Amino acid sequence: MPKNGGTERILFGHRPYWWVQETMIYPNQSSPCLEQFPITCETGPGSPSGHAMGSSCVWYVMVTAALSYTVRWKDKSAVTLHRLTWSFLWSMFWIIQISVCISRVFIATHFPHQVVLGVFAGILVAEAFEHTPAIQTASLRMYIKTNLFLFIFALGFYLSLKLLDIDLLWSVPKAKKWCANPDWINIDTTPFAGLVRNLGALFGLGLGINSEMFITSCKAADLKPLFSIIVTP
Ligand SMILES: O=P(O)(O)OC[C@H]1O[C@@H](O)[C@H](O)[C@@H](O)[C@@H]1O
Repeated sequence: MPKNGGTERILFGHRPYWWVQETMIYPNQSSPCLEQFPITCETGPGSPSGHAMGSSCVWYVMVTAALSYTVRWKDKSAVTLHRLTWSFLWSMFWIIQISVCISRVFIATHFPHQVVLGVFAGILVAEAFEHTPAIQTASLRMYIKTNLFLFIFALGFYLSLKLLDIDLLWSVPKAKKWCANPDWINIDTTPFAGLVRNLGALFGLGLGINSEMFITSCKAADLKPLFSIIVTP
């Protein structure tokens, strides 16, 4: 088994801009030339797309929450309005997702299946959040404990695999090797930077949910908690 054969399955997915340089499927160096852009050289694994996942997750929460608000309108004209709103919001949702997906594929940082997977993974995460009331009612202390657990688990997992000579950061050297311009390598895109940013977002959610401003705005407007977090300035 090649050295990275296992890790590519744990944190998996080649990105087109390096895959096309390394694959053996094109005979006699006839591999296509993929143009790179200043935002092409992401250093993490490609599957699923983080941008597609983040975008579909946030927009899914906003659209479903807005629709659950309009569904309370009872009279007949309101039903028509609700249908129009439904069509408009879901059309916007898919236009945004398709635009994100096409742009990620266009800049050669993703294969099509990776962005499609990202969109559906984002919707799944949003559904899981909406159907797990504990996420929306947990105390700040619980959020801090969860953050610590996730950080220690990720670090422990990384170090344990390192001892077994499996490198979870296998994608970083590939990005450095095949990026057309070293200035386009952004260290913020490494898996550990992403982990710290995501833990920061989770901590921010805990802070927000437990803030006085959130509690009063959520009650006053009778909004779904997650939607309220997004619209509260
Ligand atoms: O997988 P993509 O679409 O290239 O997105 C990668 C990005 O995904 C985000 O979720 C991470 O927070 C970033 O650190 C990372 O750069």
